[in-house]
Amino acid sequence: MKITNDTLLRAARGQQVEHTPVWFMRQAGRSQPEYREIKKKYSLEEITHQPELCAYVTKLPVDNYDVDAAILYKDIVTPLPGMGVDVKIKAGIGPVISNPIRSVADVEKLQEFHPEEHVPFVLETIKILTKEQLTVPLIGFAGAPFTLASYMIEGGPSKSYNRTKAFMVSEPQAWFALMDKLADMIITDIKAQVQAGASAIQIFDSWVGALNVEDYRIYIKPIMTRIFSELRETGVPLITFGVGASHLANEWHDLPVDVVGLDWRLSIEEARQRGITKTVQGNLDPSYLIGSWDEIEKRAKRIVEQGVAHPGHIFNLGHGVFPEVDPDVLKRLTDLVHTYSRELISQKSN
Ligand SMILES: Cc1c2[nH]c(c1CCC(=O)O)Cc1[nH]c(c(CCC(=O)O)c1C)Cc1[nH]c(c(CCC(=O)O)c1C)Cc1[nH]c(c(C)c1CCC(=O)O)C2
Repeated sequence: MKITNDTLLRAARGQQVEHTPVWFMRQAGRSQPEYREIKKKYSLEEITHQPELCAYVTKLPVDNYDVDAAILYKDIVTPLPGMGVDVKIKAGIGPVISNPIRSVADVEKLQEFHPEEHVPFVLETIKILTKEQLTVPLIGFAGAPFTLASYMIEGGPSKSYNRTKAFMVSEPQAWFALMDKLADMIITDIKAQVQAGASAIQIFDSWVGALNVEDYRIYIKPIMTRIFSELRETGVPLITFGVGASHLANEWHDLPVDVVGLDWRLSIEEARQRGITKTVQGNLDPSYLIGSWDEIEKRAKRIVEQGVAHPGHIFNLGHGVFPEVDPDVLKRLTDLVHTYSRELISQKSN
């Protein structure tokens, strides 16, 4: 279907909009009663393998909250089985990998990823959504090499990333080989998602904030530069994101991306002062969503005000919606951002 609401795409490119576009990370998830019903019967993997059902889950937040974009329901680890990684998503834990990477030989064993062969169900879901159902952009996505490598090396979620960082500095050759293989996968995966119909891309480097700036420049920036440079060819807006990574915001700004994602630790105003001139995405602390509406309203308004002060803001949370959040709050918040930003933008143009 034709995209009739392209505010997200225009905001990503720093163009004029009538209202600040809104979407929420993890909007298609456990805060929704309809989703929880489906989860009683099917796992995340089972949902993603059924394109009609997966499209329904992806579209739910657009129908229920009136957000300005859908994000494909799948996970950052969805492509990994195609590379020979044995991964299962465990409830309440996250991705768990039974054959973690511990050596150069383990990196060499990783297989080449082919989207049409390994994730045809993902491409089919995208086609159903974009050809038949959505009038807002569909955001395709992938995990970034560091964040994926952290699961592949630790064998599961981690708080410290000790093994990952030790491997990175002690086995640089194996590390860079791993980064290259993951980058190949990410680039082919994203190109296939765009070909199928995704019209914006977010690369989740959720855990890269664990690195200092110097290590980021040595071990990560070159591969991120390659990934985004190659993805530039798709012509769709490119968004980067990570948690606790404010110290890397300027490094991200250097990358060939359109949008710099901010969690809640750095305000939009501060980011602008630090020379972030590109579109920013964020950045309400999701914790507030289970607090009082007055505080949510006050803080969301402040973010909208900072966002309209300079062209290019996509409203989002600093990280994902968590299961305890009331869906009515997300609807109310979406309406608030739309209404308040419309008011501020029309005042500005008068
Ligand atoms: C690090 C990461 C993962 N997955 C993802 C990231 C990057 C974003 C971030 O920083 O949170 C990305 C992701 N995972 C999921 C989406 C779907 C789209 C959306 O955002 O609405 C997206 C964009 C579905 C999911 N992925 C997962 C769920 C929850 C489990 C479920 O409903 O079965 C969902 C809806 C599982 C998962 N998968 C992962 C974790 C940490 C978890 C959570 C474990 C838990 O809390 O149960 C890995």
